[in-house]
Amino acid sequence: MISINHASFSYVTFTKQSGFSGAWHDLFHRQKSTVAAVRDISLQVNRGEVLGLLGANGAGKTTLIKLMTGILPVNTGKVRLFADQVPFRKRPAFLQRIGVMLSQKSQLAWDLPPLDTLVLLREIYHISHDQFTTWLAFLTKELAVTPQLHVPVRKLSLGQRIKFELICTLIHRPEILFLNEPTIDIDVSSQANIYRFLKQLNQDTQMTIILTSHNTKDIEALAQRVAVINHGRKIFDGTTTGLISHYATAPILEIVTDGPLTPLPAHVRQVDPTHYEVDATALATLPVDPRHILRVSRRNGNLDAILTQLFSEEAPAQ
Ligand SMILES: Nc1ncnc2c1ncn2[C@@H]1O[C@H](COP(=O)(O)OP(=O)(O)OP(=O)(O)O)[C@@H](O)[C@H]1O
Repeated sequence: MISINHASFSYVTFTKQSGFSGAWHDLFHRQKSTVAAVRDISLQVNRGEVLGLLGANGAGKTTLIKLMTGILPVNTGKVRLFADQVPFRKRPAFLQRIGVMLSQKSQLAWDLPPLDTLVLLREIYHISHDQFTTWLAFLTKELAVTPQLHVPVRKLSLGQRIKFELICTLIHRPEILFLNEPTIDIDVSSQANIYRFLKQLNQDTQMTIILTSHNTKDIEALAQRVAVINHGRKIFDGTTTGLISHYATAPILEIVTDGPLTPLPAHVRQVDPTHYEVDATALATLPVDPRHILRVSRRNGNLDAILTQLFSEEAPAQ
């Protein structure tokens, strides 16, 4: 369904200096900088898969989605959808088969009710009246926003707006759905509603879903597979449980002491002056007088802890 082979993309930007003299200087000496946002990524996604893209801010997730949806062209490598379609050519038949929801972009007209935008989309995608009415009734019912169809967008809550953005993205029944941070800033019950709905949709229609989120709970709830992107590179591709077992070596012991440990023993991480962490397997070799230990508790390495560790690694040279 999606085939990415050694794709790379860099943004080229020119710095702008302030003031008239800066603008004059820029006319003759523009400073160019290059950001390698996606570096040599290969990824294959099959029909009906739900893939979560995980990565810190600026890791390259949105850029990767833009390459897959044809918003940006690759610099090198290949991206193909539906066997042979080149996204950047943006053929109408290709656009009809994908749905894209980017958190920063809105399809809804601010002063009009969502229904007006949806009717416009019905015309753009050549959807029959009957199909449109039945599908829209289903979507609004499932996402609990039927009463808001006729309310101007500016009067809707953020959660209701996001649900209508999702409906706009789904109105033409795409085969692949791309969602960039779909539940950012919305309350937990609306998040749960959206993820329950997406899971059901994936099961009923075999719709392929690619989503990014910083909320690992959402990814764990919805995605069978995760790809972790770090500084533009794919560093993991597999199941969430696989990710945990791949990186988590042992449970972590949290130790609270009655004073600072000096010198800091090897393998021990200091959280604050009296709070330390150590891998459970290293406990036997811990050179700490037990009389100074006030409390020991154990926690399993979880996805958030693993990702925090992975994302703190240094960026490679450009
Ligand atoms: N239009 C642009 N011009 C120049 N650089 C850009 C542009 N868009 C993104 N970048 C840079 O490319 C890199 C990857 O950005 P991208 O938006 O793909 O990351 P992301 O993983 O989606 O981050 P976030 O989770 O914050 O949305 C970052 O270093 C970012 O600063």
